[in-house]
Amino acid sequence: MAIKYGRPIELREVSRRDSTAVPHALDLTVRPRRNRKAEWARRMVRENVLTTDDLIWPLFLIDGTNKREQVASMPGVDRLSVDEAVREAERAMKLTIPCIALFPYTDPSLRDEEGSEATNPNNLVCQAVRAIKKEFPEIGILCDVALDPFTSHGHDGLISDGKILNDETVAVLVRQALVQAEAGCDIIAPSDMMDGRVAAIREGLDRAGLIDMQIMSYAAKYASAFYGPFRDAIGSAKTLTGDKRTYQMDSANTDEALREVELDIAEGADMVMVKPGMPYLDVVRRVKDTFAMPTFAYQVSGEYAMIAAAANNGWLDGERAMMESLLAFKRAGADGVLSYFAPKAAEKLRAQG
Ligand SMILES: NCC(=O)CCC(=O)O
Ligand SMILES: [Mg+2]
Repeated sequence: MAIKYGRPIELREVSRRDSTAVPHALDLTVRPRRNRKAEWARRMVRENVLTTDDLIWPLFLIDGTNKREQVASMPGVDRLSVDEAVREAERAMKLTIPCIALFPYTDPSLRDEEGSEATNPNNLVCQAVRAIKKEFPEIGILCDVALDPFTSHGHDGLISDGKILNDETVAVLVRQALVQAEAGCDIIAPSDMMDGRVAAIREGLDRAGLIDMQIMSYAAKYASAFYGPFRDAIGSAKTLTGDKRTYQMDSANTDEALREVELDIAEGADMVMVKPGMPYLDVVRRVKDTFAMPTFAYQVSGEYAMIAAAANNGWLDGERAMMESLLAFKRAGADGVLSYFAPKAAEKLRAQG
């Protein structure tokens, strides 16, 4: 065969009807454009679809009541007081978004070197989980496990002599996961990239009798410039010292992503994640093809900001770019996407029927 996909080139040799009826007509047997000639035809051959079931909506929390505060670098995204987060959870439910994710802006006065607020059973995240579950028990809630929203230095772990301590950090992460699980969240999502944390958290949950708690591990999380606006949203942008390259992955690597994912699955992860999203679609595809696990991608704050900013400048059709970017994750093999576009995309999907 001369070509791998489609009709073999040899078929060109079969006798063709006289095409002189149309001046300048090419002698083509195969015309891929036929399948694109109308919307109904395109729908018929469409290989991937995005639905509201594919969306996880990350929300930012802030102390107070009746409060919404714009995140400057993420147009259209607000930090929400707990009561406002409950309203948004209701909105998510009405939009049939299956799951929300919660991230706190921690007041600087509550941040310390050890990130101790992370293990406070009454911290902002735990308060929000309880309030949302009380009113809407049927929506899924994912809680991130990492210390960066709580540490004065903005790192995901404990530091000694400028080094991020792995095993000591894992012990704290287990306690953080437990307070969140006990508050009533459904999915624990370790995003810290410490080695061995999934096994330790799984063991901690099992010991506490929380055997049904799902773990979605940020298994392949890269040290990325695209997290900038998120750090602004949770208030760690100004305080972060140095970078996270001793624990988050080098963006040059993909084999390493497979090794990370394999470990997390062996340690008890139910679902795995690749992060960021769009610049790492090749990794999503490799992970899905290799492990056939529920695989998620995080379309991170910088990806959101790029599209939102270009749209606000009139440089892009924002809605089309949003939908195209989300569909790309499905095409790459993702089972779902964490995206700040989730409510907007869900509204559009529901309007389309
Ligand atoms: N652990 C969650 C994140 O780091 C989110 C990053 C982003 O949205 O940029
Ligand atoms: Mg790992």
